[in-house]
Amino acid sequence: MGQLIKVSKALTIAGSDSGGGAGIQADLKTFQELGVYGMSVLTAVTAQNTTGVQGVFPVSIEGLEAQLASIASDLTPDAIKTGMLFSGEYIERTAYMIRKFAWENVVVDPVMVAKGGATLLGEEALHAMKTCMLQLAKIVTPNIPEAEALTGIEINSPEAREEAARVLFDAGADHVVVKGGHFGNGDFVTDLVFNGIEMFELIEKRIQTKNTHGTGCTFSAALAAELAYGRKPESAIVNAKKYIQTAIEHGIDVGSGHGPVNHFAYRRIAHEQY
Ligand SMILES: Nc1ncnc2c1ncn2[C@@H]1O[C@H](COP(=O)(O)OP(=O)(O)O)[C@@H](O)[C@H]1O
Ligand SMILES: Cc1ncc(COP(=O)(O)OP(=O)(O)O)c(N)n1
Repeated sequence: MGQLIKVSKALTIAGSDSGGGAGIQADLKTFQELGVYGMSVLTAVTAQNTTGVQGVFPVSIEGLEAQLASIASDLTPDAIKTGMLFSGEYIERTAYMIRKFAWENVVVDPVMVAKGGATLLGEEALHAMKTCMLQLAKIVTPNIPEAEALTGIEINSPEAREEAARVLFDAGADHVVVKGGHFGNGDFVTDLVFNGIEMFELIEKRIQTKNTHGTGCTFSAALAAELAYGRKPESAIVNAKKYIQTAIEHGIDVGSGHGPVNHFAYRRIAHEQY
């Protein structure tokens, strides 16, 4: 007789990237690589590749709710990440259902714009993000433009980034990570973490590469996987950072534009295959 193994379960609520580098695809690859059972609720389908986003096609609100209800009736997630939520209405419905099902360990990646410049969240959705989603976040992970949009603070100095982190914490997020991929272009990349008590930076070598498609999705999915295991947010943040750094460092040659990160690098390194 086969043996059944208990596993941690993580859910991504996000958009599909047909090119496989970001969105749901990046999230599920990351969950799998980190040994967590992955589930997905789609908000929208994007026609996308490494050169950009060619189209965005939302799933209906009924479709969104039906997927969430199916998960809730059978497969309680140990952690969740939200990515591209498409519009204010989708954010409100998603937040309502997360509350209704009392799901915990929510990582909110407030995806707004793809690196190529395509809009993935309407401007009208900012209000819903600030009033419905931030309060659910065990960890919120804005990049610099997202932190600026959410706080109204122009982030042109380390002090301004700290102020933005405080504003996001005061808005209801338990832990704030303001990512540093878009912050300067020196030899190092620094992510700022604030948990309401301590403010600290995670500093890593900046990898000179154009293959950074899906970095934000992958990082937040790794955070959700870590929380699903029951890790404390601070440990989850440190471990997820190692995962994304390794994935960028061992980039893969796929597509002619901004290629994806290497989701299997972390596992291969662990098994001394690089
Ligand atoms: N060139 C790079 N070298 C090393 N780490 C990077 C690089 N670009 C982004 N990162 C890291 O990847 C994660 C995602 O960051 P960022 O690119 O700012 O987010 P997004 O993809 O949402 O725009 C962060 O931990 C950031 O520090
Ligand atoms: C479907 C979908 N969701 C999110 C993104 C944004 O991905 P992110 O990791 O924040 O960064 P880039 O891929 O834009 O580099 C996306 N592109 N598609």
